[in-house]
Amino acid sequence: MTIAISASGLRKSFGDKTVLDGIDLAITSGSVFALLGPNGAGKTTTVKILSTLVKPDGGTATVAGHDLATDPKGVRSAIGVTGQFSAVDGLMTGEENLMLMADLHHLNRRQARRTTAELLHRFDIADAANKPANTYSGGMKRRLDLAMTLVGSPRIIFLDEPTTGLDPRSRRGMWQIVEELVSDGVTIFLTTQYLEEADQLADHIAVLDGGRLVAEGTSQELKRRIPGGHVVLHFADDAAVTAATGILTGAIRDGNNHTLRVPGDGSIAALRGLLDQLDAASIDVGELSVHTPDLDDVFLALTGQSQPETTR
Ligand SMILES: Nc1ncnc2c1ncn2[C@@H]1O[C@H](COP(=O)(O)OP(=O)(O)OP(=O)(O)O)[C@@H](O)[C@H]1O
Repeated sequence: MTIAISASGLRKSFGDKTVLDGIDLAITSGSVFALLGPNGAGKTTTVKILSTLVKPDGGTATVAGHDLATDPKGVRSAIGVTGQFSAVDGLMTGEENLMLMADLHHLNRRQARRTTAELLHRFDIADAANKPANTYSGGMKRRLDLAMTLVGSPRIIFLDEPTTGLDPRSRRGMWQIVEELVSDGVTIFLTTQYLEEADQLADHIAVLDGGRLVAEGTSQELKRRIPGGHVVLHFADDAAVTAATGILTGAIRDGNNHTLRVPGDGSIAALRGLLDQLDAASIDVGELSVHTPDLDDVFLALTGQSQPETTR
């Protein structure tokens, strides 16, 4: 396992407002990392620092093995950034935007044409290739933006709120593209206002609040951190449910279909304890499922807000 992005003690203030107050990161190559945080938490600032657009006031970071402070050029050559400040020129066609990008990456004419044609096809914008980009839908513009980033074949891509404002279908299309990139070994650093997006895509999630990372883990780990989880046990018959109700603390019958709900965090240790207790009493369980709170519950518990961002 190699580390694509690492950071230690990153700090940034604007005037007397501290935006980042010591951020540490270790993001594995080929994984999706999602940074969640309320409006104005500093997600974009973090992306800008790691992509060399803004200098941190303190701390160190390495991106694709290049030190941010001493080798910003090396960092820039390894990364792609798409996001809130799109590189798409609305007056140019999709094809022209991509050709311009190919020019910037010093591809020769033939390579540029081939890459542009491939990307237009792959991102489903070939039919509109000769139309000005400002006639594109929001989803098409995002896809073109990401396609332009891919011209340089970056191994690390920063996606700053890639699906904000997109309809569910376009959002899913974008998720599929991200999944394809990851299967090609690309590392994705994602900021998002959609918990569902982090849940769907991210291997590792960090929640930024008050200038610090207040929680980190997989989506399952984060969900287990807050109360509200329970385990559902399904038994073969009434006798088994009644017997289990008698021995499992806090167990509640769920309707009349031989099902019990038992409060618990769903961890391996808790499940083992539960099953051991049933085993000791010779009660067979038919089915077992773990129900964890969703990321929205986690976010509320951690930051006191029900959604990272609801308006822009
Ligand atoms: N160049 C700047 N000068 C002054 N303040 C800034 C500057 N850039 C960002 N800020 C402030 O820093 C804070 C963090 O901004 P940032 O854009 O990083 O947040 P964010 O988490 O990405 O939120 P959003 O999704 O709303 O952009 C905000 O309060 C913002 O007003």
